[in-house]
Amino acid sequence: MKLQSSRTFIESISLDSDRQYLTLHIPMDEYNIDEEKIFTYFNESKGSRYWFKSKDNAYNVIGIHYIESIWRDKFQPDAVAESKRVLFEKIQQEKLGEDLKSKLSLFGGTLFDDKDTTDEWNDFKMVEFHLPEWQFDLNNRELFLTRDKSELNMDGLLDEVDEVLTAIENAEISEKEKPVVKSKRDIFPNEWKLLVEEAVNNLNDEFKKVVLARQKLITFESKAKRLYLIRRLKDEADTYTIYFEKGKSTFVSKTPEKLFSISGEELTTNAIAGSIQRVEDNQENTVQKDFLLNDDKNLFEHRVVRESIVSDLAPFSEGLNYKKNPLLMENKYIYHLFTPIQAMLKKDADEFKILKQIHPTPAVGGLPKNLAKDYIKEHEYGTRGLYAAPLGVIHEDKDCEFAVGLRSMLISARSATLFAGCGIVKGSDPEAEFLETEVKFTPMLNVLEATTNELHGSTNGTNV
Ligand SMILES: C=C(O[C@@H]1C=C(C(=O)O)C=C[C@H]1O)C(=O)O
Repeated sequence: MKLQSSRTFIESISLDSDRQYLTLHIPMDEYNIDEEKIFTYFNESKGSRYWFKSKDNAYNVIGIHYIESIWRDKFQPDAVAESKRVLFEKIQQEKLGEDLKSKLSLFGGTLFDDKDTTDEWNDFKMVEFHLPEWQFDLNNRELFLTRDKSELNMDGLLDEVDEVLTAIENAEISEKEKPVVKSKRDIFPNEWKLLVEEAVNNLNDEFKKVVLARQKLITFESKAKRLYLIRRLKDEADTYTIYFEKGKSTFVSKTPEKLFSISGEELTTNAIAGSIQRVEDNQENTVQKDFLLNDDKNLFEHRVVRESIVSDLAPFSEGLNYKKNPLLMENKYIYHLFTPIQAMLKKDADEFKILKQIHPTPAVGGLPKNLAKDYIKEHEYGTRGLYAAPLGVIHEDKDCEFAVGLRSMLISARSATLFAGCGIVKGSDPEAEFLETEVKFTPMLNVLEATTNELHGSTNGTNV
């Protein structure tokens, strides 16, 4: 019988009648489980599961079955902070082990903006954070199990946990079929280029930058298998993995971009802007990198992003730390200019106020921020929803980590909508920007193994 050491801890728990939930924090290093096995076992909980893996591996968390959620149609930081406080007040947390490292998390975020959502994004709210029944922390090999006390059977609880963990361990990973792509097409490609041209003409000394995104629609012959996606997302590439199921929709992102994280009183973020394609050839890549690090347009784009983040953080900070010259971020398909930024937070700064202030950074919105946001809302085709939106995990204190939902797609039964954008400044060339967005589609096309132009079955629209 496993979980022996946890059994002595559980005996000493007395239930606190003021709290609705009991959360057991359990070491699970005796079980050999991974992402695919967890998702295989909890197949029935489809529509109520997430996976969040951070870029530096600080987090690798899976949540199953949203037992309680905070959600709002408007993002008011104080109201969300209050809902979070109330939710954590309802939970009695008990550790069934020593030296446990993970923290109970809520996973979620906000939509990019409050543009009227099309049907496409109906499953998601303006703001939502979820407390799962099962939270697996795969880095520390720990589990949080949350149960409503009205449905609790303390006697059999650890046996049930053992049974579930053993069943996960033994879950048979079936061969996952690749989704057969029926059609693949750009949404309004020529109109998008005209939009870029128009934006370039509208930019001036005041309106300096706007990020314009476009979409690619992929349809499948049959339903896209979620387990296939989990396997494809499991590569070790240096990015976040965000996998968010809600109702009939799944949002997936392999973003390289952190919005910010807070640990204690220290906030860490980075400015990312300025991009160039990474190619196969090493010598050519040296030229690409050298160009990016010295190109005035990219350096300008980068500087305005950094300055804006720094000024957004100033009111919350006692001190800010960053270097003058950007560094090079090397992703699988693309290089970016980036500047790490650290801030020591004031005591009263909270994660939601900071989130509201900092999002959208000019890396995904533009500058000035409000002008750019309005421009995007009015001119861009479609709704961004969770594309370029903040998603991440929060805890009872203000520790948190948010990423920006780039290199992403929204999957519904038989189709996937992919999103990619780029910063438009004075002098931007629509064709070059079109190609840059094409590069930014690659991570999701690669997840779907749809990078080639081979299609099966009938097609419709302008296929690419
Ligand atoms: C908007 C996107 O990427 C952003 C825009 C960048 C740019 O314009 O150089 C670089 C990185 C991201 O901050 C996207 O991937 O869709």
